Amino acid sequence: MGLLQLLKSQFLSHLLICYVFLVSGIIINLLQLCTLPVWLLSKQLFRRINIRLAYCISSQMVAALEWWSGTECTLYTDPKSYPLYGNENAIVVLNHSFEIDFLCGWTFCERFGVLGSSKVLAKKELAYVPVIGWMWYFLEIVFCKRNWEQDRRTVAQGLQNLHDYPENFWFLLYCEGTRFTPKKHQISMQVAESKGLAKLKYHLLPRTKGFWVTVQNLRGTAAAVYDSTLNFRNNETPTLLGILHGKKYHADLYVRRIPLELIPEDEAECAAWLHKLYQEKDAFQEQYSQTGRYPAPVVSPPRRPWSLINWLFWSCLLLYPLGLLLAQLISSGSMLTIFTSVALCSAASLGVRWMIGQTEINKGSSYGNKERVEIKKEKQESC
Ligand SMILES: CC/C=C\C/C=C\C/C=C\C/C=C\C/C=C\C/C=C\CCC(=O)SCCNC(=O)CCNC(=O)[C@H](O)C(C)(C)COP(=O)(O)OP(=O)(O)OC[C@H]1O[C@@H](n2cnc3c(N)ncnc32)[C@H](O)[C@@H]1OP(=O)(O)O
Ligand SMILES: CCCCCCCC/C=C\CCCCCCCC(=O)OC[C@@H](O)COP(=O)(O)O
Repeated sequence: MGLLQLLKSQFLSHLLICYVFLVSGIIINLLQLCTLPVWLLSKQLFRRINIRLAYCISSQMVAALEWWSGTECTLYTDPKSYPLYGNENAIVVLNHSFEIDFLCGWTFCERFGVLGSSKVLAKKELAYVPVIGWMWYFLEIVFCKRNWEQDRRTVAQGLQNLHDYPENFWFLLYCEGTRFTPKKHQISMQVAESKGLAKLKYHLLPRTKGFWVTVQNLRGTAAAVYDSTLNFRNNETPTLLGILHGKKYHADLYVRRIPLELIPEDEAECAAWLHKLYQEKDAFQEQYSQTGRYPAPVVSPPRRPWSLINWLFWSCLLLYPLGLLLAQLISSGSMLTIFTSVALCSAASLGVRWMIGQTEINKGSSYGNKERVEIKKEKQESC
């Protein structure tokens, strides 16, 4: 094992990375809070400042993927569409099978210069996750409760607010609504069967309402849908803990640009269009599993140094005072102070472990796990 690999495997390195992420994240969250009065003076200035502050947080995770773990992210796409990426607003539709799929998405956002402004239709629970969830409030991220009756108005309103957004953004939609598990897959295929829809092998049945409401509300704002299919080579099952341990993965992303005008306006037709899209996505996954390739040329944008520079900046800023504090602590010789500091560090590392747990599929929600009869019963009871 090389020296660098040894360093990457050390618990102390992970502790320091998490310390920098957590402390810088909370400082940035506080700075974001301070920008609230700017909203009253100029909404656009508030947005531009928060795009940059958010970049300081999310690019640290991108740097961990690109520079610490050295994960390779390859893009397969039509060379004619390539110049448009990053230069227009778009709705991104992505499969939801991997614990770090959102991070690979962020990596492409970084490479096309839209990381700070990237958006997602996120489950409400994520709004309470410190640093990332709190950062999202200031980015006008759209949250949903995954209950159409409660979401239809708030989601439409959130999307309408993006009409005058001052910088290009990608709006990510995981139409499957939850991460792929064999049980969720089996149940969603029962739903597909009962609706007379074709079965999917690699995806859950997409939820169509969020897609329809997004397309309708972003007409005139977004130029296209980027149909994106992500996979990892050699059946890798990447995790955030793996990234922290410096494990290198190989992500392959296939993107098709579909102009928004091609998507039907009528709700039922739009739903049928999305089901057809997922059948095509399933075929691409099948091709990938057979050949290890997608039906498009590789046009990978290179990684940029900015995420690394930002990460080094925060590390220097925060590790130096930490070193001084530790030196003082040891020289003080006070057992009570040392004990309190160890307890605080343990609590913080448990907190970060809980945050990482949010990305783990085996700790995922029960959404999509219930039979239709159970859902109907629950809905009737709540009425
Ligand atoms: C060039 C490079 C290109 C691309 C780069 C890639 C990406 C980069 C882009 C941006 C990055 C930005 C940010 C990334 C960072 C972080 C993201 C992290 C995480 C957030 C992700 C999430 O939180 S996912 C969960 C939340 N999101 C969603 O759920 C979206 C999808 N859901 C919907 O759209 C839903 O419709 C809804 C949420 C709006 C409403 O939910 P509800 O449950 O009420 O759904 P429906 O009304 O649709 O469902 C009821 C109908 O469904 C049938 N049913 C019942 N059981 C099932 C089942 N198991 N499967 C399928 N369908 C089922 C039921 O019968 C109902 O049928 P009807 O006939 O009555 O409609
Ligand atoms: C610089 C490196 C720092 C390492 C430490 C990182 C600590 C921060 C860790 C995580 C921050 C939280 C990111 C939240 C993104 C979670 C994305 C996600 O995949 O959500 C799942 C959701 O779609 C569906 O949920 P379910 O499948 O229904 O359940």
